[in-house]
This record gives sequence, C-alpha cells and structure tokens, in this order.
Amino acid sequence: MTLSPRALLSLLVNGSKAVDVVTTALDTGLLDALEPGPVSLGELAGRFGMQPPRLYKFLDCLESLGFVVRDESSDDITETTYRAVPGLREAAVAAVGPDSIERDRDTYPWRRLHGRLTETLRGELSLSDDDFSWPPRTAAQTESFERSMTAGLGPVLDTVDRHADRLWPGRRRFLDVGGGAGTLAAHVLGSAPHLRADVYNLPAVAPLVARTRAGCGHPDRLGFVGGDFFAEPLPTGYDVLGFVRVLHDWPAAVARRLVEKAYAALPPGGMLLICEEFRTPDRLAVQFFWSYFLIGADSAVSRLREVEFYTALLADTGFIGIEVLPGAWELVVAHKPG
Ligand SMILES: C[S@@+](CC[C@H](N)C(=O)[O-])C[C@H]1O[C@@H](n2cnc3c(N)ncnc32)[C@H](O)[C@@H]1O
Repeated sequence: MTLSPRALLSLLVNGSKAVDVVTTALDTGLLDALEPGPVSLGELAGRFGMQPPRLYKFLDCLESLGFVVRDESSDDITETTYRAVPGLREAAVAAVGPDSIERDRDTYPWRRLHGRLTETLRGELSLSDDDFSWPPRTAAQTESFERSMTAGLGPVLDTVDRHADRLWPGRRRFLDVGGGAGTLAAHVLGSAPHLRADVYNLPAVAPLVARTRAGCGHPDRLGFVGGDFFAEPLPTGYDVLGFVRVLHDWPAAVARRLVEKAYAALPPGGMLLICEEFRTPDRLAVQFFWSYFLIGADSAVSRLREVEFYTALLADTGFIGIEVLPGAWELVVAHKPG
C-alpha cells in the first residue's frame, strides 16, 4: 500500500493513537484471530465480548494502516469479514512488545534534538559525547549500545540458521569482526558442532562477551580477541570472517579498507560473510530512529547501502564465488581464491 503524502502525514500525526490500536489488537488477541482470517465482525465481537459498531470503527483504524483487508458484502456490519496481512502479529510483537527495538531506541536522548532540527542541521546543536559517542566511550555507553545491537539481531540469526548447512560444514574457526557482545558467535555454535567462534572487538567489550560466554551453551568454543581494526591487521588463523552491521558505520573508503584487511587475513579458500542493513524501503523505515538521532552525531556515518555496493566491493578486492543468500536480511558470502 502506498499512501499519498497527505494521507501518510495524517497517520503520522496520529501515530500514538495508531500504536494504541495495534497494541490493543495484540493484547486482546484480536490479531491472533485476524491473521488466519477471514473472520466476521460478528464472530470477533462475540469471541472477544466487544460491541460490533465500536469494533467496526476499530477495524477501520487497522485498515487505514494497511494492516487488515475487509470484505463488506452486505449492509449488516456483523457479516463483514476481515483478515490481517500475513506477518502482522509477529511484526506487532516486534514493534510494540516488551522486547521491541523501538522501545530500546526510545531510551536514547533523542529529545535533545526534538524541535531543534534546524539548529542541528546548521551545526549549531549536536549531541554531546555523554549523549552518544561512536564508538562508545564509557562502559555504560558500551553496554547500552551493545544491548541495542543484540535486540536487533533477530533477522541476522534467522538468516544464518537458514543457511547453516551452507556456511559451516568443513569450517573450523569463525571470527566475528565487530561482533558486539558475542550473541551471533554464540548462536552459530549451536548449529556447527565443530566450529570455534571468536569475537573481535574493542577491548572495552570484553566483559560483555564474557557474560555471553557464561550464559551460552558452548562456552568452551566461544572466545574473545580484543583489538582495534583500524590500528592493526585483522587476526589470521580463521577460515571464516564476518562483518555484521559493521561496514555501514563507516565511509566507503573505510569499508573498503576493512574488506581488504579481511582478504589479507583469510587463508586461500577462506570465506567472508557480510550481513548489513542493506538499503531497501523497509529497512530504511525501520532505521528511521537512527537516521533521526544521528543527525546530531557526526562520528557515526550510518550509511545504508544497496547490496550491490558490497558485492562490487568484494569483487574489486579479489573475492570470488560472491553470492547473496536470501533471508530476513540477506547474507553476502564470498571466498578468497583457493
Ligand atoms: C553496529 S555494531 C554491530 C555489532 C554486531 N556485529 C551486531 O550486528 O549486533 C558495530 C560493532 O563494531 C565494533 N567496533 C567499532 N569500532 C571498532 C574498532 N575500531 N575495532 C573493532 N571493533 C570495532 C563496535 O564495538 C560494535 O560491536
């Protein structure tokens, strides 16, 4: 559904009410009934103890958001049938549920810029280092940033699970470069019994990886290598390297340097994985918070790029066998010639 600018703005101005509608639909169980649909208004009203004329208007709210499809074949509203668009319940849990990334993002001090974007755009107002610094400066910032990252890892975990049979057989050591608190590295060990995974990250992140290690099912196979990928070559001895949501943080020339470092560190036949917030309309929308908040922070580039940027960069660097594996977020795999 593509709305006109006027209609979209009307929804945005009423955004908190729209979230109230979705939250109510989720909490009451209406979404569970609507998703398998079609289900009639009369049936919904009976099942949930709601009044049909009121529920009709409530469902109009959901329809205006593009979340339900209505079939109204008679003037008796109780016969009107509805069905939710596929995936609505899961999306509602992700966006308004207790572990939603939006809730987590809302804890950042975005209000410093709110209503003051003109000054911010002119460079007269910026986030301070206490508000946000990139990379994080203090232990508290590191912890809160990596928690946000972990909260958004779901699509990446789904995609590596989906392709586990392609990725890990025959591989022995995986280095997750800029691997956050180690959630992904710990996760892949579950489907790769012969793999050892290390997280390469700034030394300040070590305690967070130690915590992940203590709580994971394979602590003996999860390690940490402290370092700064700008100050030194990437460690050797790994037959798989990964950059997950790392390269978009940097300008193109820096991303290129990091991919070149990965090429240099891999053995012949070694594999590089790249998973990113590739630029699509959906991901740009989900990234809205960071696009807004980081207007006030010049250190964080936050540059969503099309997947083709990465496939071309890999080819230029000398990688072969470059493939884009499908998934919630696509995974780019590439190999150093053997
Ligand atoms: C956007 S986060 C992504 C974290 C994780 N890969 C994920 O997707 O959840 C970028 C990561 O790069 C790490 N990082 C930033 N600068 C770094 C540097 N100079 N050397 C090593 N790691 C760095 C950060 O600490 C952080 O863990």
